[in-house]
Amino acid sequence: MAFSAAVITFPGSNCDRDMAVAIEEICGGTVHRVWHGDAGLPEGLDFIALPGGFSYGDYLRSGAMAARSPVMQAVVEQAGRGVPVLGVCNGFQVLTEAGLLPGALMRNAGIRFVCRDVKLTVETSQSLFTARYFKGQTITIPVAHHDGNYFADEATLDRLEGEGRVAFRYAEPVNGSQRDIAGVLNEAGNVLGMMPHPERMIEEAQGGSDGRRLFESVLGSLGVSA
Ligand SMILES: NC(=O)CC[C@H](N)C(=O)O
Repeated sequence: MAFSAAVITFPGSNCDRDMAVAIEEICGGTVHRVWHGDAGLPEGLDFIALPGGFSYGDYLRSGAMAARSPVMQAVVEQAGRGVPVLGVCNGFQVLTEAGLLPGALMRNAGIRFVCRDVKLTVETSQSLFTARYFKGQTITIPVAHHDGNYFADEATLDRLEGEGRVAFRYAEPVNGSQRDIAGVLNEAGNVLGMMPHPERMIEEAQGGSDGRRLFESVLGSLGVSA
């Protein structure tokens, strides 16, 4: 069976096309473009991606309104069944607002929008999203956000660290995130939220290809043919 993925578009998403192209090029198969207002998702998905952008203009809190979109009920359901769900940037914000990931993304500590390549440390290779990286590997991936300051209480942070659920950490401070956390996994390990944009680093023309392995990891973990 060929790989089947869905990329959700919210009003204000602007990285949905890049995400779909990255999945198509790296994983092959079919990428369904799904509107946030749809009540359901296509059958038999192998992968769901929530892209970056400014859903609902980031009003209220980034991702807060998108998290209440009709399609999110189906996303929560599929996540509960173990389907891999990736949220990048605004997608990460939506996942925290939907309760699929712990913590919150607050305004950057410097109040500024940060848009540049950053170095990340891969904190675990024991996840379906990071299996093709090495633990401790330094990779370069771009960020572009004003609300990327990851916050969770100390007990939650300790738990995330203890359970190997910090997937990526900034190699240097970027936005004030607690413990420089750039990406976290849910308890079951099938939901990843991250502020950096792996879909913007998949070929040399973009300045590097360190993001490819994330999509290759997802594909490899499913054992489906492209
Ligand atoms: N690139 C993005 O997804 C931006 C995310 C979000 N709207 C922010 O600026 O924090």
